[in-house]
Amino acid sequence: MRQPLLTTTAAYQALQSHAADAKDWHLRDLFAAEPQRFPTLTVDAAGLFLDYSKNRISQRTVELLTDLARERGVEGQRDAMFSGEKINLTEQRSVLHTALRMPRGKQFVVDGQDINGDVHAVLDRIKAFTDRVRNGNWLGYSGKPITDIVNIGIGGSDLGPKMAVLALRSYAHPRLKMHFVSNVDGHDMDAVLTNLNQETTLFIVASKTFTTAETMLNAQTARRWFLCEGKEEDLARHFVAVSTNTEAVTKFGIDPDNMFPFWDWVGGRYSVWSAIGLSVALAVGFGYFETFLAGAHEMDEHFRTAPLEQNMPVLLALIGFWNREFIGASSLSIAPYHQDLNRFPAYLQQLDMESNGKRVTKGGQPVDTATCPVVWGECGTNAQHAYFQLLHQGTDIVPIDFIAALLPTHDLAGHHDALLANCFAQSEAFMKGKTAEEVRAELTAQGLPEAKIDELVPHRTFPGNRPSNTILMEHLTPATLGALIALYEHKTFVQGVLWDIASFDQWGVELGKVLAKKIQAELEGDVDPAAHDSSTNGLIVMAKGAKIE
Ligand SMILES: O=P(O)(O)OC[C@H]1O[C@](O)(CO)[C@@H](O)[C@@H]1O
Repeated sequence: MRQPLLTTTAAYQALQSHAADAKDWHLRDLFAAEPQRFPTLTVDAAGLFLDYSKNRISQRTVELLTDLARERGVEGQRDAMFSGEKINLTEQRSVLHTALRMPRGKQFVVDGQDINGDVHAVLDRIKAFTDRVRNGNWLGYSGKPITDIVNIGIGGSDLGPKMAVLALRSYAHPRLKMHFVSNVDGHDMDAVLTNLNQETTLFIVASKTFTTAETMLNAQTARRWFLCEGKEEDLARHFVAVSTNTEAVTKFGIDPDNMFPFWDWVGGRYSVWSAIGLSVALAVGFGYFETFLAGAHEMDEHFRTAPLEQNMPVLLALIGFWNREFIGASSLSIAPYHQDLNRFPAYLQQLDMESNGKRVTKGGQPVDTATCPVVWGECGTNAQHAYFQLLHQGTDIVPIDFIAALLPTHDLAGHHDALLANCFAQSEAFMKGKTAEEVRAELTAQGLPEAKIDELVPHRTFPGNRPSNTILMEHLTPATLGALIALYEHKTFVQGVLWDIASFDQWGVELGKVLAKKIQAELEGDVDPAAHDSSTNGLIVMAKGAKIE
């Protein structure tokens, strides 16, 4: 159904006039006036806890935002996604990453195909294969067990598995070292291959399409490197593939028996739950991989059934929408206070920005409001010593998602309280700030002369009133990681519905790919390029010149 432009809807207009009233609110005052703000503006689901009280909102704001969600049809579109309707309109595909984490035996037929059966048949193959590699029964060509696994993939075929393997580091197999090569830059492959031995290395070539230029080049390089020691007939023990494209995998020389399939109804950035997660299952074992899927499924069930007002992904989406539309925040910073979630901000960049970085509606009209903010971030406390200065005192409002585990997975004394203290202190500081009066009183107590105090006060004042969410879990486990990823997947989905944009395609990455092919031919050939603009021509000439010198 064609949606009206956002600003023309009654719910958006109600939010606009509410936002005008809310313009001068300060979080400090909201907290002072509402002692019950924390219990009111928090929610639990699937082992996660979300505190969204440190946003410039009232309960009325939440009501108006949920009105908008209803008016935009979030519930109907959510149900359409779960039931396998072809909601990816520009590619005429279903969007069924949620089916990848459905328990066995939940009959689910789409277009006459038993999807649950297909998913679990591949999971069974993943179990058999990962058990063999982990037990040391899958041997390399010289009879030694595998020690190193290299996942070759990019975008969704890299970011999810790499992030999850790092996040679940404390569950990892002691013999297996995991490596990830994604970049077409040979330095990436070079850095990994330098320390590896052909006899004990297993490559996973992970690509939904099996046509992605970077992955194909890296896979060819890995194959050449392998054949420096191994023989053609040994390739099957050292190369497996994950793809939807059997024909291209076979053409590459990988035995279809060593291919783990998935389906076109799984978007690349939503594919860590599919066989693309093979490296995760190898690292942590199939049992924990299943728990990872179960954690995500628990979040799916919550998202599918909880009323919008108590629905964690919906609330996270609505708060983000409010900050983007009415607080004017053009970026969102992700701050995991957990070193093992180091790659989570990079993972979310693709999830959110490749999904919702769009400027036309599903019907093809230009949108009439801002859409996806720029997503970026870094682990706390490192981020505090790098760019938090700007977040506290800069001219832009940058909302922050703090993510932390209440308990660590290490037993090093003294660290975890220090970590959590910093996490909570930062969200408090962003919320409260420090007034000129407070700064003046502090400096006066230090006995500074009046003139010095006047000079320092503006520099040492913090405006505060900077919004943040805090997401907590007890431990970072396969289940809570699964739930956390699913939380952000559904948040992204809901925001796409609010903006009425096509969240499941990514046409914006195509133009650069086409131009790169052309320029690569020019760099490799001996024709001087003249067909580009003067800058691009000049850069190509410089690169060719450097090769000759
Ligand atoms: O898995 P593939 O087909 O190699 O694609 C890798 C990535 O490339 C993209 O298509 C973008 O170019 C992503 O959406 C995808 O995750």
